[in-house]
Amino acid sequence: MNRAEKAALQLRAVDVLRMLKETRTYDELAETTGLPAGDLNRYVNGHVLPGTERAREVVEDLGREALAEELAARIRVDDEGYVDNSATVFDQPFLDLAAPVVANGFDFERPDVVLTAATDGITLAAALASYYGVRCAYAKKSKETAVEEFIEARQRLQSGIELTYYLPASAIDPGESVLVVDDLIRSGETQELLLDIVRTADADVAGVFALIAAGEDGIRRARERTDASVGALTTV
Ligand SMILES: O=P(O)(O)OC[C@H]1O[C@H](OP(=O)(O)OP(=O)(O)O)[C@H](O)[C@@H]1O
Ligand SMILES: Nc1ncnc2[nH]cnc12
Repeated sequence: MNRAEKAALQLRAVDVLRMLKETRTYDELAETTGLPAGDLNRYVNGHVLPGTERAREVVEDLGREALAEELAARIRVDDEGYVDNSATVFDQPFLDLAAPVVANGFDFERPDVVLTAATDGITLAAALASYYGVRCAYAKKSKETAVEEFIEARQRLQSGIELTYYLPASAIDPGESVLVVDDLIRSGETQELLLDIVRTADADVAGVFALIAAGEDGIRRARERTDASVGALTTV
């Protein structure tokens, strides 16, 4: 890790600690993290930065667990198992904080593009693309006007409805590495269509990520379609 990467990691750890501190006293934060309350106070107030090893532990281990908890607290599941996650996908600052934790806590390759499906995946994809400093692309259920060439992926869903996603062909170049993300994965049909788009573009899959897995089917299905790392932050 070079100096700039170390500094970025240390600052990310401070962001995670500040998020945790919002709902905790320093003593409670000390209990959650296993770090001394005095040190935590200095980190949160910006007087001292945590060392790189501590920062890594906060971002990769603690951060992931804390984010999963925060996410679970924001989700509402109705009687039929449908998930209301608007408290998450409408909160860009929360997703911006989640991005480094996701990027460091899962075994994804560094992507050239983050790809999602409109609509609800877009804010997460934007947060991850911004973290990596790469492009964000989203496939839509209709063709964007004035775009001449599209990559299309079509599938007949379990419901019998045919679903087609369209991505402007210029969005992904052959050989690029693509991180496929979405806010939610249930059947895995949407992820499968996105993976088809990556294949049609002659690109590689850097990983597949969803904030929420509704059941295990979608994750299993995505794993059957790629050797890249596939994961979700929380399962309901
Ligand atoms: O794993 P699956 O069964 O395919 O379900 C997951 C997809 O469903 C939701 O999108 P939806 O199709 O409702 O579109 P929206 O984002 O525009 O609401 C969600 O944002 C995922 O894209
Ligand atoms: N909000 C939602 N909850 C559960 N499954 C879904 N599939 C598509 N949207 C969904």
